[in-house]
Amino acid sequence: MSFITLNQIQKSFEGQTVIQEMNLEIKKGELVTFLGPSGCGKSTLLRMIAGLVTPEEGSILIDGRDVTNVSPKDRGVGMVFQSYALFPNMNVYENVAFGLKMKKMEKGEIHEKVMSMIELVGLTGKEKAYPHELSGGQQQRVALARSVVVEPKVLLLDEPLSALDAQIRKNLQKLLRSIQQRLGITMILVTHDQEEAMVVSDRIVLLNNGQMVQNGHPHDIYMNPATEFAARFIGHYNVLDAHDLRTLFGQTLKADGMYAIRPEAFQRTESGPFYAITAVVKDVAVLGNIVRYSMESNSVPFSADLLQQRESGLSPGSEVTLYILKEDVIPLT
Ligand SMILES: Nc1ncnc2c1ncn2[C@@H]1O[C@H](COP(=O)(O)OP(=O)(O)OP(=O)(O)O)[C@@H](O)[C@H]1O
Repeated sequence: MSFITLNQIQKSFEGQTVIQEMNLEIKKGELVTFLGPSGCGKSTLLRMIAGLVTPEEGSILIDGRDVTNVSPKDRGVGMVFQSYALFPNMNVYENVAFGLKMKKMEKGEIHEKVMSMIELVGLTGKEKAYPHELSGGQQQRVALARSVVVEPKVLLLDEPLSALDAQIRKNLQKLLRSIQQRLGITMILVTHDQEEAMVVSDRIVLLNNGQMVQNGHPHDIYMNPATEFAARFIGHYNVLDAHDLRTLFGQTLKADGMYAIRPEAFQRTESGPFYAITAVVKDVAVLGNIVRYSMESNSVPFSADLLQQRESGLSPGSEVTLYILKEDVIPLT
């Protein structure tokens, strides 16, 4: 059953449509990510669910109640932003306790909840520290604890990790996901980082130009991008037209149109029903255990990811035969 429902939501700013006839259902306990390039409308969509922006058309339901005209504070929704927005004159304990005090909860109960929340975000021992004494990652842990401790029906997170260094971001992605799963909180996360979306989400809603391009499990979207935009945005696909493929494979494909091929779908050994390609290596980029080769075959450029091998024998100028399973050539709509 749907916990959050968006019904034909429409929004424009200064005559420009920013969100177009959006329909979406989110289940209780799901972590859904709004993913898309800058300006695609993901923050606006999130802010409409929070009640900070009013849609011109359509309705929003949370837990069976129409909240379209309900003020933000009465929606039972929590929010975490990119900037930590902690109270600078309160220490960690007081920041986390703030929402519970406002609810007039009994002191002993507040203490228990705050201490266990501080432990959950890994800040035990820092209760008395003030925000300016904490790193960016630690401050965002406090912001997360402060939003989660009041047990919102839904927690909305707008690029909460974007300001942090890569390694700290990865740690906080894991923390966010584990808190969400442990407490069963319904969360919606806005990000423009496809790797982040792949790692944390139950479901990705891919947006472009105010419209939903694709909606599905990260793995399904990755393996079966619906459109050229999805293929390019998720996972560095090669997007090629039927003419390019005829040139690459020396064979005619059934239908015209655009096709997507994952860089890691190329293999150096044959297996199953395959196409063979003879290509020349143009450039080599070592990405870690994977090496991304820029290749060209009869003037058609493409990239192929192969596992790092001690003796691959491949360098710029090398000629190589690659194989690709027929099922890995994905037609796009
Ligand atoms: N209050 C506003 N007034 C006028 N235009 C706005 C307002 N809020 C957003 N917009 C415009 O709406 C479009 C979508 O903005 P939005 O912030 O939702 O995009 P986004 O996908 O979250 O992008 P980003 O990742 O850059 O924040 C943009 O073109 C933006 O300039």
